[in-house]
Amino acid sequence: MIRLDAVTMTYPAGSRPALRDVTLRIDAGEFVFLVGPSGSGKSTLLRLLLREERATSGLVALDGVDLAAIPDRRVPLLRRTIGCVFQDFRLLPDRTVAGNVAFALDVVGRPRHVVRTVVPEVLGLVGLAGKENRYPDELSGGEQQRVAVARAMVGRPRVLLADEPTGNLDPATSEGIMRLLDAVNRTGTTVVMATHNAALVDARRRRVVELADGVCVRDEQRGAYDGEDTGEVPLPANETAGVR
Ligand SMILES: Nc1ncnc2c1ncn2[C@@H]1O[C@H](COP(=O)(O)OP(=O)(O)OP(=O)(O)O)[C@@H](O)[C@H]1O
Repeated sequence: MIRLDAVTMTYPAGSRPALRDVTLRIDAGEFVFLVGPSGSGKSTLLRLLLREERATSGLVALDGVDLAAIPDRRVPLLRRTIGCVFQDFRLLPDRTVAGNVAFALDVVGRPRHVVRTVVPEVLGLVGLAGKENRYPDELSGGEQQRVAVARAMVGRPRVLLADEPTGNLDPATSEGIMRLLDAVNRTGTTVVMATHNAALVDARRRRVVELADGVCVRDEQRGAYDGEDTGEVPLPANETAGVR
């Protein structure tokens, strides 16, 4: 479903590639954690899948479609098939909770009566029943992220991309958001989630893809945030230099 073949991506202003020779396959229905230090290329990889950027070389394909070959005018159509959740929520401040979720259906032309039925259903699923008429600034961060997840899932996308969705949330709230993403995945949606949250990754033991300096350095089924636990006591950083 998601395919990257020898993908290198250098930003026009960048001196070094943000991604280097990354090859990756993600099947329909998988849940993949994307980990790696700040600046390792996680957001860049997600931006390529949204066609916010194009690869400098290599192939990025979604459902067999080469994203570089999609004309600009068709990119909005592509994005409607992908749900997105970001660290900073990105809700429309002048629309209510229900209005934010309905917007995602309006833009794909779903009929009014469908919107009226589906929006309350989805808000119930994410635990926001009764808060339909609040505005984003009348909600906690966790609630705002629930709205963002509701908006991302309401169109039943085949793929959901989440870029550090728990970055601004406390541990308990993060776990709640994570459970929602698990539930979305159980309905068959492929989920790719970039995260620095080791606790969430370690509690799940799902597929983990690790980037370092733009290179894919680990792709592990049932992985942990920090890679294989060898049981060894780590050496001080200067003594491990070069070992990896
Ligand atoms: N618009 C841009 N122009 C130039 N360089 C960029 C741009 N966006 C990102 N980069 C660079 O590309 C590299 C990868 O950045 P990216 O945002 O993909 O990393 P990341 O792993 O998502 O980091 P974080 O965990 O901090 O979000 C970094 O070196 C960054 O400085």
